Amino acid sequence: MPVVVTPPLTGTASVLLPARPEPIRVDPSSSAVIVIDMQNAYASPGGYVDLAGFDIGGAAGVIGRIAQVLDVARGAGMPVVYLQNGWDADYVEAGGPGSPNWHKSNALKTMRARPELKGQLLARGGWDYELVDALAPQRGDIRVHKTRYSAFFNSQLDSVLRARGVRTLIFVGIASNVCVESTLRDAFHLEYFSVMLDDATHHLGPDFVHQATLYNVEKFFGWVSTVADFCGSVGQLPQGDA
Ligand SMILES: C/C(=C/NC(N)=O)C(=O)O
Repeated sequence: MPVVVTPPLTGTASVLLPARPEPIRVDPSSSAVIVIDMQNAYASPGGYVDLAGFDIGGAAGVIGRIAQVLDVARGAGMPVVYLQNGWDADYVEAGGPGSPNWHKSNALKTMRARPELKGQLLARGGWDYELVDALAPQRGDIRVHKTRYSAFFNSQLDSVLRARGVRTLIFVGIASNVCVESTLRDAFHLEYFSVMLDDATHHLGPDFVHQATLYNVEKFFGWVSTVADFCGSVGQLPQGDA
């Protein structure tokens, strides 16, 4: 078992990120921060998951901690990739009754139960779909649209990352147990090295689902670190004026 994990393409301008189960080398030129679905739908009162009855109490803290991560990443020249989950305004991309998504999506179910919300949840062009104001993308950041839980599925994410030589992904966002974990699992199968920042993610459902995700990531799919450790290590790299 190696004491330190060094992904390929790690150059000399790398730092050692404390992580479980082992520290991992992070090089800003072959890494990217993957911001999963920090939209009003998932993080704002009155958004989809709030209306669907999930507890979004932890979202405000997560927004602040993600902002810290993004500042440090941009300063070190590490790409920031925002994912946005949702569909066209007519919900064609959501699929009809022939798609499991139609049956399992709590957004679609909430709109069927409350027809006055039809067209409002996760529809491109609407407030619910938009990223939260506090995490507005900055110049050079990348936005990728996705229509299912895994950000790799039927999206441009893999091409965007490969074109930039990215091999290591730093995961933040909501929900740890749904879209973060789905994407991170696919990343493993696509040969990316993934690090999930525990306190920059938030779950949907009881606390044990977050713990289960942390266990899965640490044991099977990647590495787990924290915002303080990310900022403390990557923040030591020469910071540009990004
Ligand atoms: C349940 C759910 C999770 N999304 C996410 N971003 O983790 C959804 O989109 O309905």
